[in-house]
Amino acid sequence: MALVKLQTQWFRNLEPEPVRFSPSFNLLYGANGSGKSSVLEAIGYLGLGRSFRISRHQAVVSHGQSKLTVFGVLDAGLDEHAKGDGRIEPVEHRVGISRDITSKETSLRVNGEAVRSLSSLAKRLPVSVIDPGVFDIVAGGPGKRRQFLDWLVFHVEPSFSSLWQQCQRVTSQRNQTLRNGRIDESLMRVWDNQFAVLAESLSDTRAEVFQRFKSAFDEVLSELDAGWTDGLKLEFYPGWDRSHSLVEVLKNHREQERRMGHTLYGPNRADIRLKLGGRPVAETFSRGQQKTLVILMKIAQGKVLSDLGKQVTFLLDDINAELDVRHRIMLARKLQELRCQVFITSIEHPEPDVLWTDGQAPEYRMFHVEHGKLTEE
Ligand SMILES: Nc1ncnc2c1ncn2[C@@H]1O[C@H](COP(=O)(O)OP(=O)(O)OP(=O)(O)O)[C@@H](O)[C@H]1O
Repeated sequence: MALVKLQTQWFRNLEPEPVRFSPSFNLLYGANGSGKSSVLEAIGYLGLGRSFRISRHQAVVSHGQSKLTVFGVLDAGLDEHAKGDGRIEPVEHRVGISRDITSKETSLRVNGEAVRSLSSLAKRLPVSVIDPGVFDIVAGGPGKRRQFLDWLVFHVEPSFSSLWQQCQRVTSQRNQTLRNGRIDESLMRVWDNQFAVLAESLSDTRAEVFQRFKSAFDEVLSELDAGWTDGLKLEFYPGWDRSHSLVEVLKNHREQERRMGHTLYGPNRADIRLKLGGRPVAETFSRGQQKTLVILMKIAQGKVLSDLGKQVTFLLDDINAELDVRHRIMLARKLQELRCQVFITSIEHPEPDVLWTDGQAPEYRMFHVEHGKLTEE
């Protein structure tokens, strides 16, 4: 789906007037501190339930206020084609999120009705952020890559979130028992059996989606035809050696886990391993190559969802500093091909023709951002 209307209240410095966006490209420009990233952050808030810039909700609420609201209208657009069960979905969905920092309560609404689970909102607006921090997916620890994969798994299979939550709960109960030091072996076996059932199922789902992702990635890579990616290997590591049952692995490493005080094998240790000539790419690739690789991985995610008739909303925050013109053009074209919705921020007045030199410009809207207010040009 595409976000065609946004309205915020007490969200950083943003003005409360509603803004209408294009379901295709939206270019936002303005001086430092004008509010460009805050607009993207507000859109991200609807699709992720939190800020992609900071973990404290408090920082996002306008100074002196205690509650923020973000409201959006989503255009079902492409998603209509994905329906095969005869149900008629409304053409537009209205989604809203409010966060009260005093009571720490979050309320969510979809089409006028209160909903409890964030996934009801998130599944309608797959938001993918490309900002300077995104390169951690390659350079950072496995947690970042797990998050990257799980975002896709959730959008392919929304029921994944409940499986993931159950698995998290059992993992933290196991961790508590391990931290206690005195382990009751019979109790531990009960945890292990429960944990293994959830873990195997979760890993099967991840592995299946990873295969789709890998095919899409290989396709994107072959179109790019860049020598430096030759021999690049992406592998899914489920978190333990799956030629053995997880129960067996846990039993064999009981002493090690007891010493460390937490679960060392299972989906909580999963990773996407990125290697070239047997070495992690974070050790081999230049920063520019790592950035391009992450972008290609993000495009591949977009492709997997686009093949399922789901439209991704890409938030490209401040990427001019990160990518050269050639790569910016490549990215813009790919996103256009996939019919994604795109928001791009820049400090300078954008020159959209630079991105589409062959005259194949998509529909776009351009906004000037000043003191938290968006004015369409
Ligand atoms: N909680 C808040 N309440 C009110 N204003 C805030 C809050 N948090 C940040 N601001 C202000 O909001 C403005 C917008 O910040 P934002 O990061 O969106 O700007 P930007 O246009 O993306 O800037 P840059 O080009 O420097 O990245 C800044 O002036 C900032 O000081």
